[in-house]
Amino acid sequence: MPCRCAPSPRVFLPFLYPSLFAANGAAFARLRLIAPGPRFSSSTSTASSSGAPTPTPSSRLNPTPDDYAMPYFADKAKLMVYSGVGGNGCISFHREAYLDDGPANGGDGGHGGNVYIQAVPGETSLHKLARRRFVRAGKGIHGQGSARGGQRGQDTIITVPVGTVVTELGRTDPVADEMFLESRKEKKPAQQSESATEDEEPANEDHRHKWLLYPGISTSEARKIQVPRLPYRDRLFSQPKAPLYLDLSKPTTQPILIAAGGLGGLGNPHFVSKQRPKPMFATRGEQAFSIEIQLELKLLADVGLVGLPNAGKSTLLRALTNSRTRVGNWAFTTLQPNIGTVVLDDNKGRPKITSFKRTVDNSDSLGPFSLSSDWEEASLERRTRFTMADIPGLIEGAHLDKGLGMEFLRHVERAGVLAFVIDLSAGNAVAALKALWNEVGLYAQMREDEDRAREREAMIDWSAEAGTEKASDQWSAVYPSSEPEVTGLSIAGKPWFVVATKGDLPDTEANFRELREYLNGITKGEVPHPSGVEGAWTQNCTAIPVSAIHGQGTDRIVHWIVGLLDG
Ligand SMILES: Nc1nc2c(ncn2[C@@H]2O[C@H](COP(=O)(O)OP(=O)(O)OP(=O)(O)O)[C@@H](O)[C@H]2O)c(=O)[nH]1
Ligand SMILES: [Mg+2]
Repeated sequence: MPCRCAPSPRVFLPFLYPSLFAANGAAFARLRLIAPGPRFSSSTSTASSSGAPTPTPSSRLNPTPDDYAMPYFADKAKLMVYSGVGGNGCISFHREAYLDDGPANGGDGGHGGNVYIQAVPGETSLHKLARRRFVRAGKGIHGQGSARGGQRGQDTIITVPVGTVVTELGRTDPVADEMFLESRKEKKPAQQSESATEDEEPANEDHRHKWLLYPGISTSEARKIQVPRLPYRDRLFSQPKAPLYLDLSKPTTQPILIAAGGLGGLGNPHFVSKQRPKPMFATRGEQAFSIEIQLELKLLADVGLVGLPNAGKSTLLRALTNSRTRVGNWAFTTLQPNIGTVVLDDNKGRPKITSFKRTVDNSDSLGPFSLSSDWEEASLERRTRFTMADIPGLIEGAHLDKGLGMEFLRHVERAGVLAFVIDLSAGNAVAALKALWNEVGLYAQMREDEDRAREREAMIDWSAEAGTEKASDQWSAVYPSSEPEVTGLSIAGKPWFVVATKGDLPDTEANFRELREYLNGITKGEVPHPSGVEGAWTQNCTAIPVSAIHGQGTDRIVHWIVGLLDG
């Protein structure tokens, strides 16, 4: 996979390490990196020629602590979702002048509202849902006299950002529970009743609670009333298959049903028969279905920045994009993921790069047919921008929940390219890179384990018939004969490179040399991949030195990323 910016021995940028450029050294040595300005930040310092630290002037890349935006953001939310209960059917009889004993005319109850979920491009955070905790659809309205049916309950749509993963934590489905219990009961009485007419069927006392009796009758009369068997009813919507798992990585054009409302009850005209011309009962609406879901937002960025705390990730994001993410000279300045967009057009001050992204994977759809070059070009779309995600810093032992843990890695999990940001002034760069890869590798394994467990769970048949005679002799879950291996390749297989930052600080050169040699060794296959994962991406491992705080060397990063993204 050729990179747009081929690796060269001139990887040391002259403005950072003039001594490495013998020919141009003298010219670059004259360059002053730091222009004295009126305002100075106490947080960052660079070396002056005398060796004493010189404060870096305050700028967009080195903002004063109040120069940052702190938007509301949440990437996790737990919701209890309730569909609407169905409205009750009505027991009513026609009344008018000279007709005091008219026919039954109770209306049906309205169905309960459904709850849907939809991923929409405008949303960026789950913070509103995280505060909400409960989502309910509207109740169905009860039926009324004069054959007036109740109104249907209002549907509710939960809108979430694109990139949200919905996982079920548990559900209560009264209708399915009842079906399950019934399927467990002896089939004998049901078989007997097949030959009997509907009216002769014995009343099922277990279902008594599903019936509504005429309010005007006495208790003794109520006891005498024989209710028929509940009629079978078709359902327009069925509950989602358990366990619910939705990966909303693309905008959903149609809302997805996650909780169907209960059916409305039937009014008394449904039960009129020759033997029972005046039914004094109607059915109640079905109870609500409830499901507890967890929403997890995995930001969709093309590039993920991974680094130790205080490495300079946010400063790099500010240097490459218009982001106003928080920067400070202390660990864990960033507490929430930030996304920035790198624009590739020729606007003033932006790099002009021609890049293409594949929009349709024709090779899959056309199978063995060979593609003409026209076809291939038609599937390429010009890339005008790409996005970068900056996440809170990782520390060694993050997988043991040290620091902020490594849960924020899910935001770079889907990135096409990983950029490891390493502070050249903060100890051995190779050791830092290894520590980062170790955490990333452990995270990938954990995720793959979770995916495997979910796949196993999805194979279990939770339906009412499962495990009963009706299903089959064997248990309905089918497990694969061999378990898929946890490879860790989901992350280690991605293209990656190192951004060696703070190159403007003194005594960083040797550190950078060592890092570069180590990465060359990985590319040549002499040194194993730092994650230790077999088959990890090692095609063109490189380190690009930058001084993000001065915006130097950052254009080169854009070119390199575009090369990796274009593949
Ligand atoms: N000299 C120098 N200082 C830098 C450079 N890049 C960042 N810094 C400084 O390093 C400090 C940390 O920068 P941040 O961008 O907040 O680092 P971070 O990796 O986002 O830190 P966390 O959010 O805590 O993980 C700030 O004081 C920056 O001004 C650089 O290229 N050169
Ligand atoms: Mg930061």
